[in-house]
Order: sequence, then C-alpha cells, then structure tokens
Amino acid sequence: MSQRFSTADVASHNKTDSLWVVVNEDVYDLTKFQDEHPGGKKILQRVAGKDASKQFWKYHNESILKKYQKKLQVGSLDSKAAPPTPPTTPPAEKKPDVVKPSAESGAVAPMPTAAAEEEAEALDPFGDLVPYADPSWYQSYHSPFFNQSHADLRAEVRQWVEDDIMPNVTEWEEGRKVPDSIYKAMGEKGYLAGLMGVHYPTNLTEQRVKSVAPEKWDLFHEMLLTDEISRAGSGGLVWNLIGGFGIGCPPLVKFGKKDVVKRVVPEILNGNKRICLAITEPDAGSDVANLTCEAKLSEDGKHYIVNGEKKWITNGIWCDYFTTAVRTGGEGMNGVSVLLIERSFGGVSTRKMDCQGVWSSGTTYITFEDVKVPVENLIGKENQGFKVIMTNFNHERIGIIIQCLRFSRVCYEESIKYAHKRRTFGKKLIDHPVIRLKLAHMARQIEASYNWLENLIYQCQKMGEMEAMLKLGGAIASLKAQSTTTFEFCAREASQIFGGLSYSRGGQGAKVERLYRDVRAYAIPGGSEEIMLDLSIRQALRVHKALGMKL
Ligand code: HEM
Repeated sequence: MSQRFSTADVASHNKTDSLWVVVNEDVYDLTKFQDEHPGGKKILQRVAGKDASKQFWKYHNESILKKYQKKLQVGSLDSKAAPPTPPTTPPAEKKPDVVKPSAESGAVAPMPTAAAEEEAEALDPFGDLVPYADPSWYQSYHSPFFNQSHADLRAEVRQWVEDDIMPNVTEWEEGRKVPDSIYKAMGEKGYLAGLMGVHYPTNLTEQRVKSVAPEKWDLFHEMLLTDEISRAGSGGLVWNLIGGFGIGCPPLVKFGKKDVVKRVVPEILNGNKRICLAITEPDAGSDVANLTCEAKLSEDGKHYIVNGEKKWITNGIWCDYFTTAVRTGGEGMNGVSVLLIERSFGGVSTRKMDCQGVWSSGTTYITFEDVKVPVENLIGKENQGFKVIMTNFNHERIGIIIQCLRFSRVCYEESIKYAHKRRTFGKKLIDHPVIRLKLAHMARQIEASYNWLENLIYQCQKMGEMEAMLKLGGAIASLKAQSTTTFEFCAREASQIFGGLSYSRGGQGAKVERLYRDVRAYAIPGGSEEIMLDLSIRQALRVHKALGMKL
C-alpha cells in the first residue's frame, strides 16, 4: 500500500459520508463498511478521522485485520516506517542439519551422532514467543529432535495457514465446508504425501514439499505439519484436510495390490480425488470386531458384493474412495477384511450428519447396497483385515494427540493474550492470581503431554512398524487419553477466561467456542478415553511380560 497520508489528511475524513480511521499507522476507509460493521456504525463514527488502534485491538483479533485489509486499507500514515526493501545480497547460508536421517526401511529415523550433538545449537526463535504457546524448540530451547529442515517447513506452513486459512476458518466452519481449493493445495504443496507415516513416497507422486527434500522427510516433519495446521483452531478444518486421508490412505499404500495402488493413489496425493476410512457402524464403534457390513464373494469369485451401513465417517460425502472394513467370514475379528470401495462402482449413498462439533469435516452416514467390488480391491488378506486396522491405529492416534495438544495450546494462547488486554475490577485479567492459576494448570499439562509425544514419535521412528505397534500401542493409547483430557481441561478454562465471548459464536472468542464444541470429537473416536486407558495398562503389561517383567 504505497499511498501516504498525514494525520491532518485523515482528520478531514471524519464524517459519515467519508469515514477514515487509523489502525497501527495504516489508514482505512470505512465509509461503505460502516453499515455492515457487526459492532455497529455509531461506534465507528465516534472515531472517524482518528487513530482508533486502541479501540480496534480491544474488540478484534489480528485475523480481522488480515481479512479486511485488502478491501479497506487505502494507505499508511507518512510517519510509518517504509517496509523493508528486499535484500540485494543472497540470504545467509542455512544452518547445517545437525540431525541426519538414517536410511533404514519402515520408518525414517534421525540419529543424533556424538558430533552432531556437540554441534547442536538451538534454532532461531520463531512466533510470538509467548511462553508455552508454542513448543519450546520454537523459542530457542535446545531439542534433539528438530533441525533447520523442520524450521523451514514450519515457516512455510505457518505462512500459508496465517494468510489463506486463519482469516476464513470461522466462515468455513459456519458454512460446513472448506473450499476445495484448500484441499487441492494440500496435494499441490506435497503435504498429503507427507502425512502417511511412511517415507515420502516419491514413486507415487510428482509433488514435493518446497522446503524439505523428500529424502529428509521424517515423522517430525509430519508432526509439525499437522501441528501448524491445527493452529487455525478448528477440528473441522483439520479433519477436512487430513482426517479422512490420514487414516484412509495409509492402509491402501501399505497393504493394497500394486496395480490398484498405482492406479488410485497418485490422484489422491495430488488432491484431485479423496479417500476416507469407513470402519465405524451404527452398532460397532470401538469394538471393531462386532462389525456387520457384509461382503459376499460372487459365484465366479471375481467380486465381493457389499451390503451394510457405516456411520460417523469423516469426509465421506466428498470421497471417491472408501477404505472399508467388511465381514467376509465368521464372527469376531478373524472374519473381517478391508476393501477399497470406489464410488464409481455404484450402490454407494452418502448423507451428511449434523454433529456437535467439527462442522466442516463432513461427518457422513454411508449405505452400501449391492456394491460390486473387484477382488483386486482387497487390502491385505481375506479375513485378516484386523491386522490392517490395528497397524493403522497408532498413526491415527498420534494424529489425534498432535491436534489435541495444539488445540490446547491455542486455548492457552488465546487466553493469555486476551488476559493481557481485558480489564476487570480495575486490573488486567493477567494480574488476577486466579486467572494465572488457570493458565499455569493449562501449561503444565500441555508441556508434559507434548514432551511425551516427542519421545513416542522418536520411538516410532526408531522401531519398525510391527515393533512399534506391539511395543508402543499401550503408551500411545495412554497419551491419547492424556491429550484429550488436557484438551477438554484447556477448552473449559479458556472458556471461563473469555466469559461471554466464548459463549457466543464468532468474534474474539471464536476459536475457544469452536474448540469447546470439538472436544468430544477427539475424546470419543479413535478409541474412547475409557478404552484407551484400560488398553494402556493391559497392553503395557503384556509387552513387559514378554520383555521379562518381574512382579
Ligand atoms: C478496520 C476496521 C474494522 C473492521 C474491519 C472491523 C470488523 C469487525 C468485525 C468483522 C466484527 C465482528 C466480530 C469479529 O468477528 O471479531 C467487529 C465487531 C466489533 N467491532 Fe469492529 N471493525 C473495525 C473497526 C472497529 C473500531 C475502530 C471499533 C471501535 C471503535 C470497532 C468496534 C467493534 C465492536 C464493539 C464489535 C463487537 C464486538 C463483540 O461482539 O464483542 N470496530 N468488527
């Protein structure tokens, strides 16, 4: 915005037929906007021709300015420093990576060598530096897990989320849909291909992540991609972008027949086609072994004929492909198989469900009626679908944990920022010990859980998939329950701090109000808290018995 104005210029626009204000030394023409201003026109007319920065920040967040800037800003004050000109010399060389990924199969493992550890320096500070509002490695604390390539990805994703996503999230959530262009961008930016808990699959896609070479991609890149997208503070958004894909595509990539994978997966990774996971049924949730959706082999042995219902399926209404658990054999887990059902086969109907939270995620009720599925679309082996489903669980739950912990941080960050501007009983909220106590209880749970998460992701990288499934299943289940209860606590406390602003939708409390409604979408699916906690002990005891536990 090149035009410059003096304060006297702005002061001359102090009437309803020409109403300008200054916010942060930028000049806004609100003449037309005043009639549609949700806070009313009188309040704007009172500051016409003046610097209204103080009033603006009292009632709005940064994202409002970002959203309306293009439309309403007409210039800046002449006193405002000119924006920095781009450097003529090339930027300083990047810090060398101090953590080298190993080339073992199964998972990518960064292995800090002794030399690397010696060299390891804390990365440059990033973000707003509010304590605990970002992971500590963002704030110049040392970490053995993150290097410059993670910092580069972090900057890339944060920019995208802040520019293209955050200002619009509330609108998308209310409209129950994220624009297709955003999902498409997930493919084009190479993000979808990096979210499957495996090596970056260069054989299945031409797309590449701009800031990280595929051979460097590891589980910490994957983690921080999900983490940064979750900063938008909307479970609906995150599930729209990675909910169905993140759990529906990995089983196909890992256990699908080669020809089917080659035919189907590239278009999914590009963001042109969508896939989801269809396991849960009206009568079978966490007890997967009870599912009844039936797949009968045709007489010529070439097709399965599928009949049944699936419920609460994330993204279902938009999907072309359904990674579906079906009953091909007798009762219990040994009669379950997984099929890739394609919408184009016919007989697939999808209906959008109305839910408490995650509105823009497209929660769906599906019916399969005599769907003819070629036997090549079997994922894994017949009647051994349980293995496919089980190997998926750790990845799914880790995704849930990452999201819950960032949402907890969002609740905390929004609260601490708001507590610095809102005044009650003659002082700022942050100066009331009762508010600091709430923030402290939020922070301690977030940090403890996040540090456990880093450790488990590191373990996942070091172990093969089967070892991780057996050895880490209990701990991951436990951390899932830990992170959903942390999220519930933080959403509640943030809501108390925001008061009425988090009871009404939109505005400054929008993220907190929305996340509060999203809590159950994390505490129930992917294994309910109760089941997770029980499993965490049973599984850990079983593993440690095998390891030689002495009681
Ligand atoms: C660039 C100028 C402005 C824009 C684009 C703008 C935009 C908005 C928007 C979109 C809302 C709806 C709530 C939200 O989503 O946060 C809102 C609410 C409001 N605005 Fe503004 N506004 C501007 C300037 C101002 C100024 C200068 C004042 C005060 C002097 C003001 C006072 C309010 C109030 C009191 C509300 C209602 C807050 C609530 O519901 O708690 N606005 N504004």
